[in-house]
Amino acid sequence: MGVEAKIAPSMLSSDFANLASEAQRMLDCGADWLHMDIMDGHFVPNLTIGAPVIESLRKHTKAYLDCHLMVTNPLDYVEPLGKAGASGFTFHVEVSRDNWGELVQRIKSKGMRPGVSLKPGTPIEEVYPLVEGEYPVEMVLVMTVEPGFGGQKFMPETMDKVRALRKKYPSLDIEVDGGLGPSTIDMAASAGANCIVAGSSVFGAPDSAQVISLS
Ligand SMILES: O=C(CO)[C@H](O)[C@H](O)COP(=O)(O)O
Repeated sequence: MGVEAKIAPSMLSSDFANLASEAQRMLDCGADWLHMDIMDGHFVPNLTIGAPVIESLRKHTKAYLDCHLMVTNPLDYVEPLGKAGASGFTFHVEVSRDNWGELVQRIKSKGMRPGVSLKPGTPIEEVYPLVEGEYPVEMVLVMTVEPGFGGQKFMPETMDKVRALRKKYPSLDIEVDGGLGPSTIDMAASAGANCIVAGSSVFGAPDSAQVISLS
């Protein structure tokens, strides 16, 4: 791979009953960040974790907790997640078209790093104002599967968005999420992604460290 990328194992694929030890195992294997999928059962048809779990995990690790908010009302999560010790707060552009300025300001005021994500069907142009605005996001998360579940097939057509973003913003953090593993990480990195989320390919591998070392 050309550029050195960060790897963030998606804890959605971990054994939630042993979250702290699973997180430590990933860090021991070389993970840079821990990716935390927060789903509300409304924006996506799945329900996962919220601020109480982030707070519990924070007691066990100093790692960067990269929170991806697949929720309809991200504003409601800013204060609780800030208190819980989240590091990154990435919301979806599809539910924040009218209030992203306020959202970004509040995320930053709680000491978190703002990011915006978009679904495979959302045009990339929708995030440009958030990268260039008065209160810019610091990362764009390009979903490479439909959000909601781990273990889906990578959608190569989403790479056009990564390429367009990288061309327009040479120093922006661009994260990709969904179906990333040994056969797709290179494609995403060559397109310009520098933060790779990988769930099932890392947790399902006999040697997680080997998959993590690919990024
Ligand atoms: O955001 C997600 C689902 O909405 C997950 O982070 C993502 O799908 C990772 O899982 P996998 O690598 O198994 O595809």
